[in-house]
Amino acid sequence: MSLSAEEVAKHASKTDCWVVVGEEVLDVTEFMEDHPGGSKAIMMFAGRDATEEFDMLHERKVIKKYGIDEGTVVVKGTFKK
Ligand code: HEM
Repeated sequence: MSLSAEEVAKHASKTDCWVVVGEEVLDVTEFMEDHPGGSKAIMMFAGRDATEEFDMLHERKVIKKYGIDEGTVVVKGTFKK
């Protein structure tokens, strides 16, 4: 599914949190408490495109390894720029 910035912005709370990294819209609600950088770092980008900041701090492959494979990060769709 293709998701707009407007749709992503509706998910900006601790109990319903989506972020954009690259082409993907990610539901990180469950992951937040496991995040090594803390939940606050993620909440600053809740409902927004976090790509630039994400890429300064991580390799993209951590999303699969620590999130998707653990079932705590869920890909919701593709970001419509
Ligand atoms: C989308 C899923 C995410 C995953 C799976 C993830 C994973 C990780 C991991 C594994 C680390 C430890 C450092 C490393 O191994 O690279 C980390 C640190 C960190 N992450 Fe994330 N992260 C995610 C999203 C985000 C977002 C959206 C932000 C906000 C820009 C963020 C900000 C940070 C910060 C500030 C640190 C701490 C860096 C440090 O203290 O050196 N992360 N994250």
